[in-house]
Amino acid sequence: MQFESCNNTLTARAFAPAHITGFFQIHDHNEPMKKGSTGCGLVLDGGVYTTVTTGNNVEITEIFLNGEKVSGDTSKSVIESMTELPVKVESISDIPIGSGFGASGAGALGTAYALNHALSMEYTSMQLNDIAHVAEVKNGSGLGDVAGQAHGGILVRKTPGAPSIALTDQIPTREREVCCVVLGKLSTGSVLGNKDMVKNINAAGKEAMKKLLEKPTASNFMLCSREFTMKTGLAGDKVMEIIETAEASGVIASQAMLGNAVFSIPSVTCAQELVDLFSEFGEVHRFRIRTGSIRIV
Ligand SMILES: Nc1ncnc2c1ncn2[C@@H]1O[C@H](COP(=O)(O)OP(=O)(O)OP(=O)(O)O)[C@@H](O)[C@H]1O
Ligand SMILES: CC(C)(CO)[C@@H](O)C(=O)[O-]
Repeated sequence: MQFESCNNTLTARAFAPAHITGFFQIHDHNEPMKKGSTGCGLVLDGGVYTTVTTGNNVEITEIFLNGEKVSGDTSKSVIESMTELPVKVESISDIPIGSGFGASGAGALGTAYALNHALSMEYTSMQLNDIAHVAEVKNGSGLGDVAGQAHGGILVRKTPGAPSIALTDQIPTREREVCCVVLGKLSTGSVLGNKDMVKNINAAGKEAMKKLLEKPTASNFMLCSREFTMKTGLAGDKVMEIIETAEASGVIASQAMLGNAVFSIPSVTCAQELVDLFSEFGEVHRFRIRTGSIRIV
């Protein structure tokens, strides 16, 4: 834990994990607390470290991601809902950005938890999770990532909305390895704004959830996710090629929603083979499933 107060400077740091959605269904609502997605995803041990600083030396709110200034609208919304003070946010990510790993949700959660700590604001974890969810939904940067990230593990989101409202469950799991190959970015906003896409997503997401709940295991999660990927047509040719190449080697892989990336949960014996296979297509990232939640660091 790190907490400093000197020269009127208040600072704190928090870690929030990545979340890969395997399949989902969109539930629109006028109230951001009730808007969200249902579906299932994996929480990873990689994520975003966020430091917030406020005090006399901080005159305007600014967001830095991996050292570069970004517009950071989702993190700004978090700050505006918690304080009128200007805040400097510095997020360092060990996960890809804009590629289906829920970086915006992780940044929002980290900002909320760190600010609460720095300013001794006395929010509960659930209240902070809800603040992050509302910021995500208002900015169109995510729907269900925060609910997943707040809980950890292989998280099933059975009803939509902010973490205090959404009904969730978990598929019990070891901290298994998750291998990912990242091809590039896919804008969450552009997909969620396409009505035909939304129709396909919702039909395939409903079907996937039904099948998962009939057999709630990690391998069935991968099968349901892959079927969702096929049915929605969200994957580009390269993503499809990777999924098919993995299948030819007996491994189930699927698209990280919503990103231009592929993930798989290999068995111990085939992990290296999968990494070699993925490496032919792009940068490979290796994580483990993380069963804990947000922490001040
Ligand atoms: N504190 C922050 N940390 C990380 N990213 C942030 C932060 N604040 C804002 N962002 C922005 O969030 C955007 C990434 O969010 P986006 O929804 O596009 O993808 P993602 O969250 O990485 O993946 P997905 O939502 O598809 O799972 C980037 O433009 C990044 O600048
Ligand atoms: C919409 C989404 C796939 C974007 O990452 C995610 O937030 C989710 O599962 O709701």
